[in-house]
Amino acid sequence: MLRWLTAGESHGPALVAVLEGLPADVEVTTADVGAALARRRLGYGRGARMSFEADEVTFVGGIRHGRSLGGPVAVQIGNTEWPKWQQVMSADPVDPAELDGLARNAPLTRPRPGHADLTGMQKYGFDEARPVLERASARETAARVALGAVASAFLRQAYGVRLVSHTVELGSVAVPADVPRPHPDDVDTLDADPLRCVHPETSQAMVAEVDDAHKAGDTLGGVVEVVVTGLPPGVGSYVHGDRKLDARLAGALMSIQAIKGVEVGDGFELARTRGSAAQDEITPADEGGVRRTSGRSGGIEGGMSTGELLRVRAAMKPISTVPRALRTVDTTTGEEARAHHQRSDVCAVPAAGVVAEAMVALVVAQTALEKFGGDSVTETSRNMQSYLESIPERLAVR
Ligand SMILES: Cc1cc2nc3c(=O)[nH]c(=O)nc-3n(C[C@H](O)[C@H](O)[C@H](O)COP(=O)(O)O)c2cc1C
Ligand SMILES: C=C(O[C@@H]1CC(C(=O)O)=C[C@@H](OP(=O)(O)O)[C@H]1O)C(=O)O
Repeated sequence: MLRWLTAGESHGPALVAVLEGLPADVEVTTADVGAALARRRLGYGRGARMSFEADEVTFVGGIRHGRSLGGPVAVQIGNTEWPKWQQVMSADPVDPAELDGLARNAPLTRPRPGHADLTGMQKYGFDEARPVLERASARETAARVALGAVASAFLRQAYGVRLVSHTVELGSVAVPADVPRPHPDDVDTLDADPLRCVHPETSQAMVAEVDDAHKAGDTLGGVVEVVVTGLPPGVGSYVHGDRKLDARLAGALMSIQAIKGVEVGDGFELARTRGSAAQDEITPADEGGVRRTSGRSGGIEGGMSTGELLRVRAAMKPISTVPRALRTVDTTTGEEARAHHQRSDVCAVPAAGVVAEAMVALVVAQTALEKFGGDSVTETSRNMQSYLESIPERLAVR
């Protein structure tokens, strides 16, 4: 089973991530992971930290000469800000004299609404929010993206499966429904757009929306979509909830910081549609086999991939740390106060798209490996081919 885990704090020395269960012979390099991490830093509206911090990638296990070995893949992403935080975030006890008067070490006793701060303090028994926010921070998504890059390389090489994400809504601005969605081949064009939006006119309106929110001392959320091509039918299962591909995708997307809603295919819109217009009818394909007449289901029926384009969306709430600071309570006095604010992104929706793409890659790789098995890229690829060949010609998806 493909499993993953991350560790590390936002201002600690490094993040680490482990991917266990990856077959051997996946071609992947430090540069591939670095490129994925660079994509996560993109996007109009991100805060200052994106410009002064770099992601330093090192594989510390599981890869040799650019190929996976079959053992756990471990990757480390150094925080270049670490020298400034060495005392405050030291793993070993620090002489109190070294911390004395350090502004960075001032107790955070004005918990920020919309963050884990207050409930984290209650739950873990902390008297300030630093120990909470260090782990709750979306800095952790760098570790997910690193593993997602490995999972994407595996999916492409083993099964010919490819992914791309894009921004479909930002604040009140949305890509019109009739604009064709991007293909994974379009990734460079998308990444070059300030909002990772497929439609230049909409992108311009999104830039204006970010500028507007920035001027008003406010923040924005939005909606991202992940598109997956080439996934064969039958990945996932209808037999039990925890084997359903859509359930796994929803859980993985919802686990991203600030994601508040997930849609598969036309999602919530389907609930407003009559049944006769909400399904994807099945017709014989001219070249033999079958075809669906539309893609409303997002390529998943009964918890399984249908072999059509897979499509999921995730809604991100506006950035919680609002520059025009929100009301809170000072936890030392119980008195009304304004929430702690150092700096923040106006909007991180384009970055959230890259994180969503990584989570979808991990879940699809995990679920596909359950179906096809195998300890090497060649073996799992052969297993998939043999399964596809076993599907009768008249039932093959065209
Ligand atoms: C890529 C990304 C960047 C983020 N950047 C910030 C930020 O700069 N400031 C902030 O307050 N929240 C930021 N967030 C959101 C917080 O991490 C999130 O709102 C917080 O963890 C609470 O969300 P939750 O209730 O969904 O867990 C970011 C989220 C993502 C996915
Ligand atoms: C560091 C990253 O994002 C951070 C996510 C984040 C949050 O609260 O989630 C808050 C900000 O960090 P800080 O509080 O140090 O300014 C972002 O910069 C990153 O994405 O690499």
